[in-house]
Amino acid sequence: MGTLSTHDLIIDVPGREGGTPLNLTLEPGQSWGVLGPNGAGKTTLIHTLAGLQTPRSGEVRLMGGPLGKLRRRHVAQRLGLVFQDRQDGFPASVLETALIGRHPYLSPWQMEGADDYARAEAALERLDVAHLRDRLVSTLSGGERQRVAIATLLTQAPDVWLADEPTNHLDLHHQSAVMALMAEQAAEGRAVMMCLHDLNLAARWCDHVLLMYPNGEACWGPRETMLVPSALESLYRQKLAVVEVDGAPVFVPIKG
Ligand SMILES: Nc1ncnc2c1ncn2[C@@H]1O[C@H](COP(=O)(O)OP(=O)(O)OP(=O)(O)O)[C@@H](O)[C@H]1O
Repeated sequence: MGTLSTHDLIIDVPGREGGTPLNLTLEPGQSWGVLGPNGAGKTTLIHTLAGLQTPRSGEVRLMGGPLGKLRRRHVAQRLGLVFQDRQDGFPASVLETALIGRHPYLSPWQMEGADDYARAEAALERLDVAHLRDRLVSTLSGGERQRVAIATLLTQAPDVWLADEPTNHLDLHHQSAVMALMAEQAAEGRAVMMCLHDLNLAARWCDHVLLMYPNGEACWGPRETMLVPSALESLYRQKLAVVEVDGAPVFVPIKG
């Protein structure tokens, strides 16, 4: 039984007919990269896997149970999501925001305890935003906000990590640190899936890849079988050169 699995899943992209039914399983220990051009349906897929969007057909199962029938609290203790875009609607400090990650474990009106604070503070430290703990999230830079969102997921500590472009807004050092964190979570037995626009991050840090095409077709499998230059060139309609650095392929767009 996989942690999260899809069964003949067709995601509900408006105006799209059909597509490849997705039958894939995120096993504990795996780190998946979802790649595809703009509009291919990556965000729609991640939201569907999180139970925030209803599939057009097929099913998502979490720990073997149909996601649509599970209680949200049960889901939130096992599955977490970093959104691509966030609206921080009400004023909250960085620490208060990270503590939201503990809400699935607290009963209504129960206050966070010392252990919850310790987890949130350790997560802020790990994401290099501890010095911002008392700042309002609305005052942060884009990259700082992104790191707070990932710290909130780390505080939640679910078995399944879903992230929609987790390296958005991040500088090179923090991109690398966040990808290392994702890989570490997988190595510790969690299942990770993230949408990425940077092929090279996927090539270096993911062990499985799902390629999504704008017409709904998709293919997936171990990284080595998916990151084939000719397939990527047709996916992105972009000529690529490939070099190898540190044992991983590096894809470079060619002019013209
Ligand atoms: N509410 C909506 N009404 C109409 N079309 C929508 C709606 N929501 C999404 N779409 C369309 O569905 C398609 C898939 O969107 P999605 O955000 O999943 O793509 P994506 O692969 O994540 O794209 P990107 O790489 O640009 O983030 C897009 O063409 C988008 O315009």
